Amino acid sequence: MKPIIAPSVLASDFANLQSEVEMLNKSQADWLHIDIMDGRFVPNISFGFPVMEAIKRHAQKPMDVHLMIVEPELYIEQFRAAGADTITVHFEACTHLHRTLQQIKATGAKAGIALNPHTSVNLLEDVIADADMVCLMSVNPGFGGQKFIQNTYRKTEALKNLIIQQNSQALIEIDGGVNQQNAQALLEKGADVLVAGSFVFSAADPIQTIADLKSIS
Ligand SMILES: O=C(CO)[C@@H](O)[C@H](O)COP(=O)(O)O
Repeated sequence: MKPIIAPSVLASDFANLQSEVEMLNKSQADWLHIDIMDGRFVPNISFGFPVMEAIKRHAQKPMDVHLMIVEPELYIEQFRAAGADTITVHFEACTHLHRTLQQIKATGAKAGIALNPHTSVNLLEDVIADADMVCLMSVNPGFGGQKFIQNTYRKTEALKNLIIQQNSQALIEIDGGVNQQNAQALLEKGADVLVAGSFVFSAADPIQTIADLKSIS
């Protein structure tokens, strides 16, 4: 199975956002990964609704929105209205995760759960059936360009086993430090979606780099 490739727009040139999105339209990217950071859940602030809406006006592919924010339940409908096709909330940020997943689905978006590197996949046992996707953070969230955490291989395998055990349809997304060196092993462990930011946008030829990631199976 070919992976779903989701370049992270966080690593793009914001001064040329329209041409970056047009480049992604032309490429073999499947989704656009959109990182929302609030300066509270993570020690960084990225961008919000106006920028998301501007991306949406030019994007010809689904928007995969990763909310690194506290109290995400306050903004789900607004993110959907701004163009999100998948909305992923952090396990660590949700007091009522089951309810928040239902809230996301009620908007018509797919519902994802993100786990920080320290959060065990075993904690998903009672909620995996309600998720369309689980995003394993392979760096501590908040910044692009960080080093891939090796324990992600073990977590990917454990999550895949849980998904099989529970007959769940959830996709496994890996986010952070993904590149040509670790992509193959991640897919072998069970990953379905690869998010890549700096690896794509700092490449001399991003379109070719996306094609190279897409060709791994
Ligand atoms: O959510 C995040 C960071 O918090 C990621 O989506 C990064 O933006 C991925 O960037 P690279 O690690 O691939 O540069």
